Amino acid sequence: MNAPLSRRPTQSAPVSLFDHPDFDSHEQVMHGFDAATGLRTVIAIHDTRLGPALGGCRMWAYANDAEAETDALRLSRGMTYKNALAGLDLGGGKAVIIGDARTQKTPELLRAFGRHVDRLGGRYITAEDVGMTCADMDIIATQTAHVRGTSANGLGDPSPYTALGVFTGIKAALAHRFGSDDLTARTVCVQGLGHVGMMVARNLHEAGAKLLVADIHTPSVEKAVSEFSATAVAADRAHAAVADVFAPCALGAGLNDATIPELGAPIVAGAANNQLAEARHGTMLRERGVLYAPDYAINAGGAISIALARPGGDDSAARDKTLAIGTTLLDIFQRADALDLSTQEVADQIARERLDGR
Ligand SMILES: NC(=O)c1ccc[n+]([C@@H]2O[C@H](COP(=O)([O-])OP(=O)(O)OC[C@H]3O[C@@H](n4cnc5c(N)ncnc54)[C@H](O)[C@@H]3O)[C@@H](O)[C@H]2O)c1
Repeated sequence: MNAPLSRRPTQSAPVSLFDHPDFDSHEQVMHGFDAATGLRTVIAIHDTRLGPALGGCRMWAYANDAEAETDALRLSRGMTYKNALAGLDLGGGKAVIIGDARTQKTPELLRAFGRHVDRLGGRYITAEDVGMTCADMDIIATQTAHVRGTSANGLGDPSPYTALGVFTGIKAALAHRFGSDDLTARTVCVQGLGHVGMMVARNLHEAGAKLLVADIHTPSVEKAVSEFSATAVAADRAHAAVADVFAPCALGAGLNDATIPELGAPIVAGAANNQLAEARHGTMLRERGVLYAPDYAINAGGAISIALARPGGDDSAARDKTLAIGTTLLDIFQRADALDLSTQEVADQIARERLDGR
């Protein structure tokens, strides 16, 4: 038997679930434990009105149980909105496993997790997220049918679909702002050249855009400079680079009180999750005349590919739905102008309308 995961290192003051600041009428929150493997998991089902709750499982070395629960509550709610806005007949859920994926993930632990997922009877469907791989999904699939992204029924890495959605979203934003989605005379600053950002940069380069690129990982910058004739900019100043589009593809909370006044582009459209540090920053962007593509709208391609994967690798449904992100964004931009609301507020509104069956 493998060593159980360590007990929680710190104990924070207990907060009742229903009083938790991130509790948002979640339908069900399950805490799962397995004595043999030391598995500690929180599975949050936010909303199943549109269908079973699909959302990845994240394995992370949370400092304590409260941090894990907070993440599960927030991420599951985000999946409800992302799936609803993407037009998927799926609700929102998320699982977290407390532990270091590099040192504490074992097949026994994954099987124990799979049994917990199975006990939910299909109300929650799990998939890959941070700290998890396709091979892990295969192990979980030995215990439950309620898993996506396995090698038998998956399209592999979701990043190319996320990148395709972001590329499509950038073109929609250009069309709305400038009346043309032609990229040949446009400059895009891509911040973060990881799985998604590098592919977005490649797509943009192939469409004729001039690229500015930034990453804290120098070899990635060198690759983009050499392969896409990109110009490197300092990672901490990418938001201020003068361009037509700023595409954040690294970390969240990059749009905040400090960066928004310094933005060098009239459009922000990128893959990063949770780009707005706070909801009010959506309004701040609008007041400054910056067109913002809401993160969960533009980066839904990966979720779509997981949801619509077909045995045999047929990805036509996933590609079609990912390309529809452009139309969704144009609708958001137009409604935001008509109602004088932030694009984030409009995206939330459209998702809620679908959830409420309106
Ligand atoms: N992979 C997907 O399909 C997917 C789907 C939806 C959303 N997202 C979001 O998109 C973003 C990128 O995802 P990914 O899978 O490409 O991640 P990744 O870890 O492969 O890439 C992130 C890149 O950002 C760089 N980076 C980190 N901090 C930086 C900084 N301060 N300045 C500049 N660069 C920095 C890293 O060096 C890395 O190259 C994340 O926010 C992720 O949550 C990804």
